[in-house]
Amino acid sequence: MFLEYGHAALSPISFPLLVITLCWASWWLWKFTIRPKLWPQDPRPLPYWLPWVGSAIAFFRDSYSVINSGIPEHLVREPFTLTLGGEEIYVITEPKDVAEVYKNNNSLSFDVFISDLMLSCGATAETVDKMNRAPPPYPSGSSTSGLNPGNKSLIRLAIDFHHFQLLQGPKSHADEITDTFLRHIDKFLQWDILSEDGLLPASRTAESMQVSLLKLCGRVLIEAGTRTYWGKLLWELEPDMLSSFYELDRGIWKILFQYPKVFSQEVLAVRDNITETLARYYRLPKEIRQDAAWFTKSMETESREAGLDENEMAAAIMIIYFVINGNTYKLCFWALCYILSDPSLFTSICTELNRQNRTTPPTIAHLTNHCPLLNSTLSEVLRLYTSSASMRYIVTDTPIGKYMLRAGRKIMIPYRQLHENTAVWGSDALVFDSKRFLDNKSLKWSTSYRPFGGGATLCAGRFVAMQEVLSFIGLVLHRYDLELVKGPDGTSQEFPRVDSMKPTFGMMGPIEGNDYMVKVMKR
Ligand code: HEM
Repeated sequence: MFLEYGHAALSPISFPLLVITLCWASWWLWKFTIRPKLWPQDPRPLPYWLPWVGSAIAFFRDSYSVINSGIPEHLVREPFTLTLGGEEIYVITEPKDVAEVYKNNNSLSFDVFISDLMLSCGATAETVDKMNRAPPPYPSGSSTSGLNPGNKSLIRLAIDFHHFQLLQGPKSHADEITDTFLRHIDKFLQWDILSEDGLLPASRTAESMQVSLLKLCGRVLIEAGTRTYWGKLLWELEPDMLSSFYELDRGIWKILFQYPKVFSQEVLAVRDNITETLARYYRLPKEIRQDAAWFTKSMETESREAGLDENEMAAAIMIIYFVINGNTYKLCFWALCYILSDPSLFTSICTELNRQNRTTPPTIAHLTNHCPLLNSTLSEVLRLYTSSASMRYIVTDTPIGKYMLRAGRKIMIPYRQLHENTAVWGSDALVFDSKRFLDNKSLKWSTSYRPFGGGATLCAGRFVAMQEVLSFIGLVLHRYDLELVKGPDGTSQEFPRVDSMKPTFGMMGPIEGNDYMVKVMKR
C-alpha cells in the first residue's frame, strides 16, 4: 500500500523517514543556527548529530580531538558548549577566561564533584551525605578530638587536612611527610630491594639487571606513596597491590566519567578489591597502625567520631589513594625516557648533578636550586603529558568575558589545550624542548601553564610531588648506570608512544606495551 501526495507516492517506510528527517533538520537549524543568533551571550554549541547523545561517543573515543575541534586556529578562543549524554558543559581555554574561572569561588564551586567522585569510587549516598553534613553527625554535637574546632563537614575538613599535611604554614606537617616519602624512595631504590623483587627484573646478574622503566618508576613511587600515607600494613595486606593499582590507573577514567557499567566490569572489580583492602586495614587495631601519616590518622579519628564504619571510610578515601600515587611515577617515567634517549641531555644533567665527583646522593636543595636543566625538563614533561581538566559547577549565572554561563551547568578547563596553545607556546608547542623553561623562566608562571590545576582546587601535593620526583631521578642516576637495551640486531628501541586518546585524571601514561627496557648497572 502507498500513500499518495499529489502525483508522488511514498512507501510506508519513506514516510516516517521523511518526517524524522524533517524533525531532525528543524532541530539542527534551531540548535546550531537560530538559537545562537537569538542568544549571543550563550557560548556556541559544538555541533553534533544525535540529539541528547551529543559528542559523547566521540569524546570517550578521543576526548582530545573533540575538544580541539571546538577551538578555532588563530582566533580568540571563545568558550563553547560540549554536549555529553544530555549534559551541557562549557569548555574554557582562553587564558584570560581560565584565570577568571579560577578566581571565582563564589558562584563557581567544586563541591558537587567531590561528592560525585566519592559516589563513583563506590561510596554510598548515605556515606556521602554524612560527609557533607556540617557539623558532621557527631553523637555529642561536636568533635571530642579537637581536630575540628570549626565543626566543618568531613569533606571540607579533608581539604584542610590535605593542606596541613602537604603545604607549609602554621599547622603544617609537610616536612614530616616529605621526609617519609624521601626515606621510602631511598630505601626502595636500593639494589637488594629492586633486584630481589619477584616481578621487576626481566633478567639479572650480580652487577646488573634489565627492567621495564615504567615498572621501575611505579614499583618505587607507588609503594613509597602507599607506605607514606598508610604505613607498612596496607601494602602488606594485599600482595597484588601494585598490579591492582596499575589496573585502576588504566581504567579509572571509566569510573569517573560513569562509562556504561557493562564496559567497566574489570576496573569496577579492581576498585572494589582495593576498597575492601582499605576496609580490612581500618579494621586492624589502631595501635599497630601508628606509622600512618598525620592526614590518614586524623581523617580516621574524625570519620569514626562522625559514625562512619570501616567500609565507609575505605570507600571515601579510595580517590585519595589514587591521587597520591597516580602521577609522580609517570612524570619520572617520561622525564627518564627523554634523558636516557638523548645523550647530550643526559650528559648536561649529569654535569648539573656533579655525578662524576660526588660520593653522596644529591640533596633536595642541590636538585632544586642547582639543576636548572633537570627542572626545565620536568616542567616541559608536565606541560606535554598532563591531560587533566579542572571542573567547576555553576551555582548562579556567571559572566565570563562577554558570555553568560548559566547556573546548573558545568565548566571544564582542559589542560592540554592550554599547554598546546601556539599563541602562548609558539609554533613548536607540540615539540618537546628540554630547555624551553630554562630559556624563558617566566613560562612557569604563565596563565596557560596549569599542570597542577588552579584556584581553590590547585594540587595541594605539588611541592611534595616535585621533591619526590627530583629525589627519585637524582638517586637513580647517582646510584646506577642506566642504558637503553638494544635489540638483538643492535636496533634502538622506539620512543614510547603516549596514550592520549582516553580522558585522563592527571598525567598520561604510555600506550599499553609501549615502554623502555633499561639495563640498570651498579656504579
Ligand atoms: C606530578 C604529580 C602530580 C600532578 C601532575 C598532580 C596534579 C593534580 C591536579 C591536576 C589536581 C586537580 C586540580 C584541579 O582540579 O584544579 C590535583 C589535586 C590534588 N592533588 Fe595532585 N598532582 C600530583 C601529585 C600529587 C601528590 C604526590 C599528592 C599528595 C601526596 C597530591 C595531592 C593532591 C590533592 C590532595 C589534591 C586535591 C586538592 C584539594 O582539594 O585541595 N598530588 N593534583
